[in-house]
Amino acid sequence: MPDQTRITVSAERPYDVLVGHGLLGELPGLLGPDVQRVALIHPPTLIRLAASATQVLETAGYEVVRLDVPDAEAAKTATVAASCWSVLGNAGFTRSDAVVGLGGGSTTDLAGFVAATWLRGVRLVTVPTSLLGMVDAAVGGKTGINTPEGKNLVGAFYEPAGVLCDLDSLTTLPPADLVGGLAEVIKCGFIADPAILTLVETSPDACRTPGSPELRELVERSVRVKAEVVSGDLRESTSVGGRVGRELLNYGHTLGHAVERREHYRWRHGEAVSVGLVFVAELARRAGLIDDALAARHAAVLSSVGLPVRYEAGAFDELLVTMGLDKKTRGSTLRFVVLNGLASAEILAGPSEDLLREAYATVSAE
Ligand SMILES: NC(=O)c1ccc[n+]([C@@H]2O[C@H](COP(=O)([O-])OP(=O)(O)OC[C@H]3O[C@@H](n4cnc5c(N)ncnc54)[C@H](O)[C@@H]3O)[C@@H](O)[C@H]2O)c1
Ligand SMILES: O=C(O)C(=O)C[C@@H](O)[C@H](O)[C@H](O)COP(=O)(O)O
Ligand SMILES: [Zn+2]
Repeated sequence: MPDQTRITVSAERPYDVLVGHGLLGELPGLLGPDVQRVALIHPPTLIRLAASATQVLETAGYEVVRLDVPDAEAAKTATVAASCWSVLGNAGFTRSDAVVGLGGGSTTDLAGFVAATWLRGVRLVTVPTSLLGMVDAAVGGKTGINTPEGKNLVGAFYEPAGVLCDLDSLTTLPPADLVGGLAEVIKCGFIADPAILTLVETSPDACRTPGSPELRELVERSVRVKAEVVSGDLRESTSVGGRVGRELLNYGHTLGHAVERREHYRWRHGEAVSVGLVFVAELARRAGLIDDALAARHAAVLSSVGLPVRYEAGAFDELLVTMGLDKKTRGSTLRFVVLNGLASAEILAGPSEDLLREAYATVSAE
């Protein structure tokens, strides 16, 4: 029996997230017996892991069609999605077939979107291989691609049938990508589980070490945060019973996504989110919602693991325009998820441009 923790997400259809070591053999169990063929979508960097997954699936009796898609953010385009649809069409994929997305968050976002749209929805299992994929992207049913106008502007809420987080795959992940994933982990610490922050603050090196018990604990805690939030609000309502619902998980992303787009996705998602977290903490401090210490804790913990906390001084006007297309925006009103205390959030709607500029000045570097 492999060493695994099972975390259940109970949104529209309950499914399990398995976290542990040596889990690839669990993939057929997540796909289930009714599936006949599997489209295995993966990036070129993971050819060997994809070959192992293919072997596991073929041994279990599935026919496997492999789709090697462009790496990283280059996978999240309408052109790549259309090329996947074309492969599925030519192979005659029906509703008894399934999609497996194996890779980082970019790959699982694309694979999820392909699964959600092919025949209006076929079974999907995600196998995240990056830290960010495990703690965030592959869990919770947000799927999508980018358009030239912005990040994740086309997509669907579409839940996987299961998620397989094999921590062994993190041993080949480039260290900078592991650090990028820590931005979403630290986000979970600020919005819901401060024990995450304490763990990172006391053991920053162990938290960056694949195979360490500390990293496993961070993965499990973050998946629990995500599972709890999406179970209460899969489709991201504006508020749930007067409280912030799924939008909570967008903490730091309003500016973060704008930075990513401005950098043409050469910055990692987690790096851009890191700057976005420091910015929005400063916004909350200036709005009188959090104290100096909580705001300063953001930059301190993020920079302690090597994440960026500053961005270009002259970029504000361009970033402000891009933030207008953020999914939390309503009409011309920008809306930010802000803390009003540790692990307690609210929405700050329509802050003045002056306030935004002042907060940006704190995170900007010449
Ligand atoms: N759907 C969601 O809820 C959600 C949540 C957070 C982020 N995201 C999205 O996820 C994406 C970022 O994900 P990411 O940080 O995983 O980036 P990524 O998918 O671009 O992967 C980063 C790099 O790591 C490589 N890689 C991944 N796993 C590897 C492994 N085990 N060994 C060697 N190389 C490996 C990839 O090939 C890529 O080059 C962004 O597009 C972001 O918008 C989505
Ligand atoms: O799951 C969510 O909800 C999130 O907001 C998680 C984010 O970390 C993630 O980057 C998500 O893809 C952002 O979604 P978007 O709706 O702002 O595109
Ligand atoms: Zn994110």
